[in-house]
Amino acid sequence: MLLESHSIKAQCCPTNSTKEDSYMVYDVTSYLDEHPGGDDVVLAATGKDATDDFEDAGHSKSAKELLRTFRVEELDASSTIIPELEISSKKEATNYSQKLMDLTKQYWTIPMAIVGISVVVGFLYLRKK
Ligand code: HEM
Repeated sequence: MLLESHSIKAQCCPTNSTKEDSYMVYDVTSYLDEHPGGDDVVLAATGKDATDDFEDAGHSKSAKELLRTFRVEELDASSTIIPELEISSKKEATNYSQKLMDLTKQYWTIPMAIVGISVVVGFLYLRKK
């Protein structure tokens, strides 16, 4: 099982009894504030296989049923890297350089205006002399 909260994902309970088979991904973002055991324990279980954490807490049958409502996808256990985490870090890198490009495009007029004003002022100053 992978618990996902915002950009963080955690692994937990396999869909069946053998841990090696596949993992379910759960988006628990909306449940963090409501969790009777507090949001900190759920967040601490993110980014890893959270199966044991969930099982060791001795959750009731209704808690397990509730968990099912947060399913978002099934992952093959052979994938060691959580795809969403890879994607989000790539996105951040792209966004950063993209933002820099946008700022450069947006604000190129400011240095140009300063140079232009300086030239005009300098020209007027020289003409006065
Ligand atoms: C999305 C996943 C989770 C769901 C839906 C969930 C749901 C619940 C629910 C409904 C309860 C109330 C008692 C019960 O019915 O069993 C509970 C209690 C508790 N949960 Fe979770 N839980 C989740 C994840 C976790 C994780 C990862 C931990 C980590 C250790 C955890 C630790 C606890 C603890 C310690 C309690 C007992 C709180 C108390 O009695 O004071 N839970 N949880």
